[in-house]
Amino acid sequence: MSFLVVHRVSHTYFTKKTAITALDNVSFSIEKGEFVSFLGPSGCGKTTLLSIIASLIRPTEGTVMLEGEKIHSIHPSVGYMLQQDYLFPWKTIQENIFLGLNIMGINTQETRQKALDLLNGIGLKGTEHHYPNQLSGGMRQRAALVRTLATDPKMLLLDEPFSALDYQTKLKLEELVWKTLKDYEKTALLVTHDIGEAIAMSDRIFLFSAKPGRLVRTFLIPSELRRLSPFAARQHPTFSELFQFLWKELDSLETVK
Ligand SMILES: Nc1ncnc2c1ncn2[C@@H]1O[C@H](COP(=O)(O)OP(=O)(O)OP(=O)(O)O)[C@@H](O)[C@H]1O
Repeated sequence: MSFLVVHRVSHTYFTKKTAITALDNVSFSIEKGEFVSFLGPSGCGKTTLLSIIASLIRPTEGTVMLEGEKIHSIHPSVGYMLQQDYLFPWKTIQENIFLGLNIMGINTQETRQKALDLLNGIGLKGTEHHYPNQLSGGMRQRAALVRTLATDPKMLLLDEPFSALDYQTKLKLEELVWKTLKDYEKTALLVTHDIGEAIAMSDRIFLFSAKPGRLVRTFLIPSELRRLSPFAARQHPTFSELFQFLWKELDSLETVK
């Protein structure tokens, strides 16, 4: 049994004037512990798909199954991390990361300590009583990661979490997130526009076409890259070969009308 199964999912947004088919008959399955990236032209439905998996929106057609059970509503096993950190500015970092524990009713001495250990492990020791505006963008995204992991979700949905960061911070954070997710054996789905990021972080890459959004191809990253951390993977000769290949694939999808 696969960890996540997306079966014949289609989604149409109905507005007053028109209907937009964001996703058309998308099916795939993902195994526990896999890291999968969604790549595709703008508007191909990547965020819509992530929102459906997170149960933030209900698909027009199709089903999503997590560990063999149909998902109907927001699931405690699913954590979401976005481009913006959405930390509450009036709460300290510690209060922000304990928030999810309160909401889920699991705010115990043990879960609080685990969250603080995670905060220390991710290089934010000493920031517990700071407010978000006292931290850099990269530090705030790390705090957002800790807040997401604090409730111990089995799967993380990452919607362009590094895209607002400067290049160096982005590379460092890719490394940190990848290592943290591997250490904690989390399954992850990443939406990104960055081909290099997808190759460096993923086990598989799903390529989507736009208008309507369809899953057109899936790529298994060669094992010699999968074994390496994102930074090391970027130095490997296979990385640039794969980059060029995916660049052409993506370009052909963007130019097809
Ligand atoms: N709330 C909405 N109402 C109407 N149309 C929407 C809504 N949200 C998304 N869409 C449309 O659905 C399609 C898919 O959007 P979505 O944001 O999922 O794509 P995406 O691949 O994540 O885009 P990007 O890469 O630009 O972030 C687009 O044509 C978009 O305009």
